[in-house]
Amino acid sequence: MTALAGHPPIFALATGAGRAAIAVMRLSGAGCDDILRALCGTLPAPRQASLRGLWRRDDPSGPVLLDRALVLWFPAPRSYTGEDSAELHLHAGPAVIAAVSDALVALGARPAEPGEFTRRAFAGGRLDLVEAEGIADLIAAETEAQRRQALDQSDGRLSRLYDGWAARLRVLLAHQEALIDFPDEDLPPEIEQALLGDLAALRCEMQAHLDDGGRGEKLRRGLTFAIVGAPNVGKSSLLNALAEREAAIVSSIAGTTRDAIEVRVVLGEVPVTLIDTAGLRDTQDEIEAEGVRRALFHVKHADCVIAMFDGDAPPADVPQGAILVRNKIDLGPAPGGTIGISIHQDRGMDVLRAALAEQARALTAASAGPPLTRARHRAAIEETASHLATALDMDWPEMRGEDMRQAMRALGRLTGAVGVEEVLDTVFGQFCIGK
Ligand SMILES: Nc1nc2c(c(=O)[nH]1)N(C=O)[C@@H](CNc1ccc(C(=O)N[C@@H](CCC(=O)O)C(=O)O)cc1)CN2
Ligand SMILES: Nc1nc2c(ncn2[C@@H]2O[C@H](COP(=O)(O)OP(=O)(O)OP(=O)(O)O)[C@@H](O)[C@H]2O)c(=O)[nH]1
Ligand SMILES: [K+]
Repeated sequence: MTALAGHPPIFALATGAGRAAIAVMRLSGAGCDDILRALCGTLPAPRQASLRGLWRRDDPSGPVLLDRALVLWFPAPRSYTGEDSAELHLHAGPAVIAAVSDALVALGARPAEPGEFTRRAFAGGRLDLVEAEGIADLIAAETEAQRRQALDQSDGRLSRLYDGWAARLRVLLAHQEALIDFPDEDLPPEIEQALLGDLAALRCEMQAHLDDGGRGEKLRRGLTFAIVGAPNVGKSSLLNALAEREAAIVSSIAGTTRDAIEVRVVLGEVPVTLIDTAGLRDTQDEIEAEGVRRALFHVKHADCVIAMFDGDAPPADVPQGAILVRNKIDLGPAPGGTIGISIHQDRGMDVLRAALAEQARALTAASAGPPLTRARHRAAIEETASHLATALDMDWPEMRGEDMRQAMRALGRLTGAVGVEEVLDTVFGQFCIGK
C-alpha cells in the first residue's frame, strides 16, 4: 500500500531557488503511485501532463487544497531513474513548496540527497559513472564549449572510449590466461609477442589520452589569465574594459592595486577568470610587497599571462607564451610583435579580444577523440597505464596476468563497472539536490 519500509520514495525540487513562476517537484521510488493517488485522487495517464488539484487529506477539519498543478506520472521502467517516478509542476511560491513537501513526508517520502536521482539511475544501469558526471557538468555548464563537452560526455562518447579499452583488455587477459593454462602445449611464440604488442598499443593510447595538456579539464574548470606588468601601465583599466564594469580601482598613482582582483569573463566560449595583479616593482611597502608576491604567484600558475607595458620595449623577463600588450598607443606606437591598444581611445581592443579568445580556444580545444575531463578519470587511467607498464616489463606470465587484472579493476572503477561505494559517494555527493 504505502512506500516499502526502508526504501521510501525520494523527492526534491528539480528547479532552482529564487523567484520563478513554476517549481518542478520530482519524486522517485516504489510507492510513488500511492502518493499520487493520495494527492490527486487517481493516477494520471502515464507520461501525459494533467492538471490536478493536490490535496492534503489528513487534516481533522477536512481535505485541504495545496495547489492546482500539472502532474506527470512515469511508471517504471520508463523514467529518468528507471523507477516509478512523478513530477509535480507547482506554482513556485515558497509556501506552496513547503506545504507540498510536508504532505509528501506525511505520505512516507523523504527528501533526496544530492545526486540521488542520478545515483538511482546509475544503480538501475541507465547510465554509467562517467555519463553521470557528464550530466553534472551539463547542469554546471556556463558556456557553449562547456555545454558541448558535457553533452558529449553525458551521451556516452567518453564512456565508449573507456569501455572499448576495457573490452580489449578483457580479451588480452583471456589470451594471457590461456598462455598460463597451457604452458606446455607448444603455443607458437607469436601468440605471446602479439599479446605484448597489443598491450603496448593500448598503453600507448592511454598515454596519449593523458598527455593532452589537460584541455578537457581546463574547459570544465575554466581558465585563469593574469594581467601583469609594471605599476601604472593600465592593468586595472584593461581588466575593467574586458569585464565591462569598474571592478578594479584605476588611478594615476602607481601601486594602486595590491590584492589580486578577479573577474569572470567568457573568451572563445571558455570561462576565464581574469586577474588584475599588483604592479611589479621593488617596494618597501609591506602590503604592496605582499601584492607583488601574489602577482608573481599568478604569473607562475595562470594558464596565460597578459604582459602589459607602456614604454618602447616589452619587459625583458616575461614568461614563455605570454601575450605582449602595449597600452597607451595614444602616447606612442607599439613595438613589433606586440598588440598595441589605447584603453582611453578604445583602440586595438578588438584585436586583443580576438587574440585572448584564440588563446582560450587553443588551450582547451579537443584534439582527436573525446577529452579527459576530470582528475578522477586521470588518476584511474594513470593507474591502469602503470599496471600495464608493469605487465609489459614482466617476464613471468603468471605475474603479468595479475597486473592486467589490476589494470582491469582500475578501469572498471572509472565507469563504475566495478562498484566502490566511496567512489559513488564522492561522485554523487558533488551533484546538486534534485538531480
Ligand atoms: N520535466 C523534465 N524535464 C527534463 C528532465 C526531467 O526529468 N523532467 N530530465 C531529466 O534528467 C532531462 C531529460 N532527460 C530524461 C531522460 C529520460 C527520461 C525518461 O523518461 N526516459 C524513459 C522514456 C523515454 C521515452 O520513451 O520517451 C526511458 O529511457 O525509458 C526522461 C527525461 C531534461 N529535462
Ligand atoms: N594615456 C593613456 N593613459 C591610460 C590608458 N589606460 C590607462 N591609462 C591611465 O594610466 C593610469 C594607470 O592606470 P591603471 O589601470 O590604474 O594602471 P595599473 O597598471 O593597474 O596600475 P597599478 O595598480 O599601479 O599597478 C591611470 O591614470 C589611467 O587613466 C591609455 O590607454 N592611455
Ligand atoms: K595605478
